[in-house]
Amino acid sequence: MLQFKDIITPIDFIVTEETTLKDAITLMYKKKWNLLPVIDSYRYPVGVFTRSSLQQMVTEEIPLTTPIKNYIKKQVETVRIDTPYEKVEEIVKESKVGTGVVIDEYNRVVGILTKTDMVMSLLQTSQELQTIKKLKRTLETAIAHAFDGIVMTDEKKIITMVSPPLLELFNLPLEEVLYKPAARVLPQLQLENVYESETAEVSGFLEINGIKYIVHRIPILEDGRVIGAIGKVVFRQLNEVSELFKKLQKAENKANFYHQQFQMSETAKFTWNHILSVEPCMEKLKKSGEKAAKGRSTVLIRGESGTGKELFAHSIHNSSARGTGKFIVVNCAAIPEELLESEFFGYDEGAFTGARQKGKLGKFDLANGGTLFLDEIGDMSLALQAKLLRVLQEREFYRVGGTITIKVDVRIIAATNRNLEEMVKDGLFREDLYYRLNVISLNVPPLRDRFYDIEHLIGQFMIELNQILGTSITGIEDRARETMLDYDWPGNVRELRNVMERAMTFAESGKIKFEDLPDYLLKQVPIKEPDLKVSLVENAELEAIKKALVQVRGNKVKAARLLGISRSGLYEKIKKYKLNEGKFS
Ligand SMILES: Nc1ncnc2c1ncn2[C@@H]1O[C@H](COP(=O)(O)OP(=O)(O)OP(=O)(O)O)[C@@H](O)[C@H]1O
Repeated sequence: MLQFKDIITPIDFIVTEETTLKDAITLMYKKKWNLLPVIDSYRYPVGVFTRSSLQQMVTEEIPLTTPIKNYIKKQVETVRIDTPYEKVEEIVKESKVGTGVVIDEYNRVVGILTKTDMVMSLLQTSQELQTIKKLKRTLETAIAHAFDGIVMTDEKKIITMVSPPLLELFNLPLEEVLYKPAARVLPQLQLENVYESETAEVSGFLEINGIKYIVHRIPILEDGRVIGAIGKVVFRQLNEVSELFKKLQKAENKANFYHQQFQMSETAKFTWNHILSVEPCMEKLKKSGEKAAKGRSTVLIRGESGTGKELFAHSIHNSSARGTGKFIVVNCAAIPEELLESEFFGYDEGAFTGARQKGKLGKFDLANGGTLFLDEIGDMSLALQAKLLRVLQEREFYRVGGTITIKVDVRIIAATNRNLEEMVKDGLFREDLYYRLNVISLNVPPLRDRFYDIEHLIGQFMIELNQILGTSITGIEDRARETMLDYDWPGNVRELRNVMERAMTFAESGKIKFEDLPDYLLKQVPIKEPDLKVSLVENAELEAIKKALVQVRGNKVKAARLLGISRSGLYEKIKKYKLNEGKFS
């Protein structure tokens, strides 16, 4: 910081009342000063000898050897040496005289201050400022392009700079972070630690949205005092530094997964909390499922492939009274026809001749006291349908080749993506079994009809997959997001999860880009509607949207179809016009 004493012109000569006109002229000429401060024997100021004093003496043809005492101006404009710089700037600006006499704290003359001194100092300051500005720009550019997240705070622990990757990691907009207290907006970094410890430190592993990171906290010291701190958040490298580490992590995750699968193959893994959703229709369905779980009735879960039917079956079992019992899954489509019967009912020792003599328990035996989940029930043969119906009615069965009846207490949950009614009509599914199964029916809607779920699932899968894949994906770019929102998702949630896994593996930056999505999805890119800016047009548009929503009772998918616009287009407009959707349903 510039000080007043640095800019004054010090005095290295003495001019008193006895100084002669000749010496005064010589000094003024040599120093190129307009004014000479005149002092007494204590160096106190007694006046100033100015150019006009000089001019007067010359005009009056005063001899050169005459002392200047009678021509001195007694009025002296003085400035104290310890005046703050900004104050001096003010004084100089307002003063009518060109030069001031500078005195020390004992009133002794120590120098003069000319307007030139002031201008020169300002010039110097501005040059320094330019250099600082340049430095600041360089620093900002470096921070903006830093791979890691960087944040800087000042002596009051206020954030003065923050890098985009850090904002991305914590999903915070710049305006909510810059010039805000670090402890409030980024408490997890604990930057305040170094203000007390005054030493740099590195945190242990922290985690956000499945992304592991560590924080370097570095104090900025000046004259032994902490005047700020720098936080460096390392997250990308953690997973990328070593491919080997990543591979190992993946292998470990897979091993864990299979181990869990192995351990849990006869228990239901999922509960209602695993069914991620924000759509009211899904919440309602989950509530119905919870109610159904309390009873004993057979539950039939309908819905397209990948909509989460199995998740519902798990959750029903888990929240039922038999939740601690076994949960046995049979995929009716996956078992060869000739094995289905023995898979279901087992066989007694000696039932078959040949190698397998020992006998085998069937799924009904295994599920006794628990739940049997019959997936893809629509794929079961008519012969087996008859046998299943018997178990459902009598609660007993015969082993293959057996003659004694075995009593069981099994709850059946069945699922299918096929149109059972059509199958009944075509004679492919027994009507009596259909009614027996269809006591409580839950219809899981396809993902394309659960618009808000798509967005929700993107976010949730991102968190989960970051952990599984060891990636650090922090978001999804608008164009990619819109493409996903407009896609039809024939494979539903399963497909969405696969697309996310693929995109996150391919994404090179911290965000999923349009190009990271699979080609077949990109081909579905919606044609963007032009932005309608004219208010008249907007009014008409708003009216049309309202009408459409009323007509289809708030069903946004149908409304978008009716209006001939994309779903994300409608979604945006609902947001834009702040429409209360609840009003239409
Ligand atoms: N709401 C959801 N939240 C989280 N994950 C879901 C959800 N719905 C489905 N999934 C996931 O999608 C995948 C498919 O789900 P699930 O197997 O339950 O579907 P399904 O309807 O039984 O499919 P299929 O008819 O093909 O057997 C699973 O990995 C499941 O965990």
